[in-house]
Amino acid sequence: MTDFDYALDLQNVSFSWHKRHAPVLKIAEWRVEPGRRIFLHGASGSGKSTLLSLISGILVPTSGQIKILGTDLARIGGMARDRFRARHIGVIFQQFNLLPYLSVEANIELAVKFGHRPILNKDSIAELTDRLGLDRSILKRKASQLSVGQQQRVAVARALINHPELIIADEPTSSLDSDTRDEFMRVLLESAALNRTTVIFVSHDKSLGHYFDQEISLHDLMQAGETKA
Ligand SMILES: Nc1ncnc2c1ncn2[C@@H]1O[C@H](COP(=O)(O)OP(=O)(O)OP(=O)(O)O)[C@@H](O)[C@H]1O
Repeated sequence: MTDFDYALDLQNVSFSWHKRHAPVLKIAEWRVEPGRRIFLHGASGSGKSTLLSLISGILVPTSGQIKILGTDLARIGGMARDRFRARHIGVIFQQFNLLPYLSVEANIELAVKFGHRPILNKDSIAELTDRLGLDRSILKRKASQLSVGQQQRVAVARALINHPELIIADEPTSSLDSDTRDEFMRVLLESAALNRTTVIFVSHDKSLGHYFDQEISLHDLMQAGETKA
């Protein structure tokens, strides 16, 4: 990976779902320094998930440039983008997306396998789950047998196991009550801080904003874009 000053660097980005439709996203410039923790909020349908898909290279912009950790994801092929995501980006979704029929350990090992970081072994999985407050006996249980609170910790473990430089979280707290939600935020952000991981966290719940270095609405991000463009 090349050296980079910004974990995220978006320049003149626009994205439309269909060629003849108006863009759902237009951002003239958005730069995020490594290690920053950003809280992004916005109305339903405003394009937050679309933006996260662009940042993680699941989508590529219709025009403009997105550099993630110094790499322009549109310039590398689809398979290379998948590899890049597995190695450098930890993704946590609302539903946690664990494979229900696999054990907790196998769910995490899958992320290790796709990340191609052979230095990691079962000890590092156990150490990480310890740190996240999960009993080691849970590693052998099927993901489908876990409580929601346990699933969220496993999802954090899976996102962190490859020591990603960037974490992207899309409404990960929406199914949690307020106690487990605060615990989730603590576990996620403390673990991210250990590796100076950049965090981009999307939620409707503005009360979470105080956990972050910066709060920004997608609307403001796009307005700033308009005045700069
Ligand atoms: N696969 C798709 N094909 C076409 N249009 C889509 C697709 N996915 C999303 N959209 C549209 O793009 C716009 C932005 O959707 P997106 O899911 O990014 O919003 P959001 O801010 O994440 O919403 P929410 O907070 O409700 O999850 C919406 O108008 C949506 O209908």
